[in-house]
Amino acid sequence: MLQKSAFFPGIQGPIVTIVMDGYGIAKSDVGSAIAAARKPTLDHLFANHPNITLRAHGTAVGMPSDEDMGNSEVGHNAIGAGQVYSQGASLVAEAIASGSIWQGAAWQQIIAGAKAGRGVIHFIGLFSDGNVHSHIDHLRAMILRANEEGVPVVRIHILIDGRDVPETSALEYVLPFEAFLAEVSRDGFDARIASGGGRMNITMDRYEANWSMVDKGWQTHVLGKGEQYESASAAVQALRVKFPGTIDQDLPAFVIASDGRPVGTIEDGDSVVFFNFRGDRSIEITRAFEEAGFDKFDRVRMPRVTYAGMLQYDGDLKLPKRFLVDPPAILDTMGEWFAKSGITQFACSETQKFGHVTYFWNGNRSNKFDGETYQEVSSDVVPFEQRPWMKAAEIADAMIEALQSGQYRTLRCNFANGDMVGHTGSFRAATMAIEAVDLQLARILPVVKALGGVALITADHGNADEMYEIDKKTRQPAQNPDGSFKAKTSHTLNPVPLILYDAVTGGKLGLRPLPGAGLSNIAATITHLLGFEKHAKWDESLLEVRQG
Ligand SMILES: O=C(O)[C@@H](CO)OP(=O)(O)O
Ligand SMILES: [Mn+2]
Ligand SMILES: [Mn+2]
Repeated sequence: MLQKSAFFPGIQGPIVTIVMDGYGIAKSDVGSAIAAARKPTLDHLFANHPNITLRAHGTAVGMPSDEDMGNSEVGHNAIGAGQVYSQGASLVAEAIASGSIWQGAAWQQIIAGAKAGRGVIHFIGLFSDGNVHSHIDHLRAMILRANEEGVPVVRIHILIDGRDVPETSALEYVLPFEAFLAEVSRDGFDARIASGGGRMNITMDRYEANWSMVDKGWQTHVLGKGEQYESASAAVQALRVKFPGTIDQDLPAFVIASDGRPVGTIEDGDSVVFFNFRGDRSIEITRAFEEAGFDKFDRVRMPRVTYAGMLQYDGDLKLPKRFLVDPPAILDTMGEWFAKSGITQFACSETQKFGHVTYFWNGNRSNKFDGETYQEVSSDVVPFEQRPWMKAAEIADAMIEALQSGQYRTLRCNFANGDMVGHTGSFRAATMAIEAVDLQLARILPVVKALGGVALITADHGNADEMYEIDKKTRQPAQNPDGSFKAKTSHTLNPVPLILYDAVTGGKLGLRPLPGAGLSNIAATITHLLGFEKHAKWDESLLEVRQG
């Protein structure tokens, strides 16, 4: 049990946490869809309620360096755990630097499995240096090591990014990598890219939003079915011409073939490494490789392979069984300790972010704690720039109903809009995304007030706050040769807001701007509002209570 707070008796009504995914505080209004949006509710909150900024990127959320932007996994982990753990990106880089990854049983089984079979290791994963789901340097290190350990054939299946890196940067990764593979492919070693496609088109679905993406990925990587090209760079170039305006993340699937035969189908006896360290978008393809009674699509054939993930992606489901690096052991989360203290919890989002407020929030665990209720609103499967409002209204409906039920002491939700629409690179749609969230805040907050509760409004990282690539020299939006602005589809390095919506104490509550405060300070702040002391391991509360 958490101890009752001697410092503050707690708010009588519900304590609500609202995460506006992808809402950062930009240094300048140039290129900010947030600055351009009409958002009277948020403007009023910033002007009239206590608010501070929180760090949401780099080491403040367990990334290797402060050059690393934040993301949903590390952001929600930090919020939910109240502590900062070294995250997958850091843990894998360290395991490679120290060589401990090669000593692990999983890597040795990958090598031994391949050698006992046809001598082939396949690497599948997100092909960039975005460091959100993966890093190309990790892939490079594994290929070199496989060669050193005498595995003769390596095949790489690339998921083209353009979402954590510039939107049409694929060739900046593919061309040097093809040169690298050509250079190492000698003395009987043969390493080639075998298939690929845009990450939002194949393989990397999440939260079961659209299994057909994984089906397409399976056909491409495993069965070698699809449009054939002679190399990945040829494929990207041809697809750019064939589908003008299509950004990298949406590129169609392609198969690399020689004399009409795919160069790297996945067969019995091969080893397969899924080299993403982040879990949400790795779970479905992992299930397709590991699950005996799998029924989400017709696999046609299921090769008997030695399969490993870069990390374990789900600690409750033990997915995958074999993994190269231990994931962060995220313990003593807010969800767990609230459950132990009899505090009822409600969590809601739409499919695209549902796992963010449940699985990531609870330290990458998919099982509920006692007293938790989850509600998922089904996301549409559409390009989100066409529907920037997404399911914000339905999430607000669910939150209002849950609030009015009186069953929950604390509630949380995530609005996907700023992030999912921000990732499309459409400035106009992103302003509407922010406006949609603003409109729903205007519905939820009066209900919180009427019930005598308070709300914390925050975000997990930036995105819609910078919709154009900024030219480093001029500090103005960078332009394409045709004069249009270069869209920026990735997250940002900006801090995020923490607003305390308190319309019930007559202004007694404030937020203290603790130097270096970040997302991991939110858990203790919520706990204080509930009238409890934080867990000893959690970072400090930011709540200020004025006496009198
Ligand atoms: O879409 C995703 O997978 C990431 C970006 O790679 O975004 P977020 O961290 O906000 O989920
Ligand atoms: Mn996010
Ligand atoms: Mn995102």
